[in-house]
Amino acid sequence: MSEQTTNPTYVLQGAAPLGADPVDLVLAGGVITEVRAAHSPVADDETAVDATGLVALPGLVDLHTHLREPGREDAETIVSGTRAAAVGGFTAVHAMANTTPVADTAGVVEQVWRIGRDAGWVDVHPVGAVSVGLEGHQLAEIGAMADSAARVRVFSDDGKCVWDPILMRRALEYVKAFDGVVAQHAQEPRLTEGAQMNEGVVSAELGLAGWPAVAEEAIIARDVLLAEHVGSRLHVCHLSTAGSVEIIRWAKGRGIDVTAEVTPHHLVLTDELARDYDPTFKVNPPLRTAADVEAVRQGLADGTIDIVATDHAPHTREDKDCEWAAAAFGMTGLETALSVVQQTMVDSGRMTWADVARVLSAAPARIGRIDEGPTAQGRPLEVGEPANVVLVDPAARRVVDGRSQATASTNTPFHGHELPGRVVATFLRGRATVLEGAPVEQVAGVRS
Ligand SMILES: NC(=O)N[C@@H](CC(=O)O)C(=O)O
Ligand SMILES: [Zn+2]
Ligand SMILES: [Zn+2]
Repeated sequence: MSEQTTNPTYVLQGAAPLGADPVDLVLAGGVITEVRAAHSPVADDETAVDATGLVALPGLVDLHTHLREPGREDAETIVSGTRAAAVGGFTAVHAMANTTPVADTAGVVEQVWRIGRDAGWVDVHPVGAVSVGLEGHQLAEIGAMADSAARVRVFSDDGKCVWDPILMRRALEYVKAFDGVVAQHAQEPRLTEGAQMNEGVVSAELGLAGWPAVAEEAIIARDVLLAEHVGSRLHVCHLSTAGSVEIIRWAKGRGIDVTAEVTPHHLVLTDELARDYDPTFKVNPPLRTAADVEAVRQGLADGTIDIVATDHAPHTREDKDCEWAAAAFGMTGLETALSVVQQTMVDSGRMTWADVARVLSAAPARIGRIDEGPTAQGRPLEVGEPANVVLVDPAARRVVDGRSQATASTNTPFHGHELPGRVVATFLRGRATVLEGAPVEQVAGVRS
């Protein structure tokens, strides 16, 4: 059954696109068909959704999600992770390659893509590994993944750094052929051996092995120069230090084709949180200092940092509820990302809702090259465009409860925090995946 015949025509009444004046947005046949004056009469065959006071944004796009399937379905599955994404306002995610087996072949990326499509919560775009098994020795079958049904355009060994400069150079050269991008997890391995948290005053006091900012910055500096030399496209994952922002600023000024992301947690949390030895706050790259937080906020506001990406990294209780040194790195983020961006960037007056649409939708879609064709994402909220829409209540406040989220894991760093904003509804090509803040359970196999 096609969506076009089963979906109601939705009229989002009184929605404020990007925070501008309210209108009625009409979604039919998978696209935005009409923009009417706010609170116009609704026809009998149309379904009204009261969007008074709500901001309408294009469906959010995450360039950096760990869905854990195949291999660690005890932490997350493609179904649970993509349901969590929809609840967070996303209509597309890029699924990182550090699964078991690693997504380093056409077979694995096609499997992930197909399961995501059949689940129907969001579009799943698999990221392909750069190297076989993420081992950093031999290039993975990049071309076959690009040519597969999954049409992979983003390649990353995330979780590990592509340390070997020759391998990095070859990967950058290879992806040029199809306008792909290499997304680097910038971490000099020798400088971070045994590291447990940010290297600084707090790590010295706690006696934990530190992770110096230079371990991130040295790789970013090398890679922007490599990208310049090769004339290829580089993306920097989860940038976290003031120095990294400076290097990206310099590289962009020089015309190097580099983009960068920051996570919600690096926009607000600091290494002071390590003092309680609660492994919820153990993450890669580590939480940094207040000065770094200020620098990444500034970098995001001035466009040096292109996007916010969640780095949603679910882990089982077994892997997190243990002593700090033994715990896994990573925190969840899909269901809190928009709220954290609202709190740190919008409510603080540094960004508008139009900026939010850019950093959480248009720019990540463009970097992933998913902004064109029948499943285009990150498009403007205009007539004729795919009806990927999220309705947000910016006036709502909620206390995050890590035990009652849609993700299968509980390692949110925001448990017990009061955050602004609430996702009220999400539409994927005109089909409601979330209504009244709750996921809309759907018939298996419904797809767009
Ligand atoms: N961010 C993390 O701390 N962990 C990620 C890997 C990664 O993003 O580097 C994971 O896969 O758990
Ligand atoms: Zn990483
Ligand atoms: Zn990651």
